[in-house]
Amino acid sequence: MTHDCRLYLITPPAIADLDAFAEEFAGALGAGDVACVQLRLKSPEGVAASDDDILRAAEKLLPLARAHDVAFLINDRPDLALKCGADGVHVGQSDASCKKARALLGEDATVGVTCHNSKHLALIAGEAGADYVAFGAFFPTRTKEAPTVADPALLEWWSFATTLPCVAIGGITPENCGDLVRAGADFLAVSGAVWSCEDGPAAAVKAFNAAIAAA
Ligand SMILES: Cc1ncc(COP(=O)(O)OP(=O)(O)O)c(N)n1
Ligand SMILES: Cc1nc(C(=O)O)sc1CCOP(=O)(O)O
Ligand SMILES: [Mg+2]
Repeated sequence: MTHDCRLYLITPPAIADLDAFAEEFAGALGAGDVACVQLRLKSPEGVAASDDDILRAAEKLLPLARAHDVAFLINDRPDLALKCGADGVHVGQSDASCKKARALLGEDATVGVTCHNSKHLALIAGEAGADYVAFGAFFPTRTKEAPTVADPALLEWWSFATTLPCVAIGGITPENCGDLVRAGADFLAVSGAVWSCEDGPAAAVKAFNAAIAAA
């Protein structure tokens, strides 16, 4: 039997119609088990949306996440997470440090840290008080110019060596996620395979839940 693994949704890089997206979003969260959502409005080249757009999206989506008992995190920006009352923040190696994010948001907040394909970065993040470490990219992705490629063996090693939860990210689909679940990923972070699913995001969430359960 494999350990528990849960879905971690990342919003599409851009949201053209917030009202229409909110409906899709609520449908996705209602379709099955989703542990967490990260509001990430950023182009594949790394250009982030304005603070106003991020806060407007958070104002609309955060209550929906709360209604479904799903944690709501903001990408990159502890200051915006504080401003909108999010449950936490995900920071990368070029963003605010984990310690700064923790100092701003407090002990109860969730702080996740990008660790690429590096045990060393993950151990440092753990020491700094991260609630989870994220490894990637496991598969090719169009959502971001991912700087590193990660191997499932890293998840195996991490899960064997530590108790800190790990997130797998990058090009994950219901079809390719089995190896990551079996290797020990605690969460699968997914954007494209959910929001661009032909059958719609709710069907994608169901397909991920089924694939995780079957792994
Ligand atoms: C869960 C999760 N893992 C990794 C990332 C990537 O963060 P980062 O390296 O800071 O890159 P951007 O997302 O900011 O482009 C993430 N956002 N979420
Ligand atoms: C935001 C992000 N970070 C990555 C990393 O490797 O750190 S890969 C990635 C994109 C995730 O979206 P999708 O599920 O569409 O591939
Ligand atoms: Mg970042």
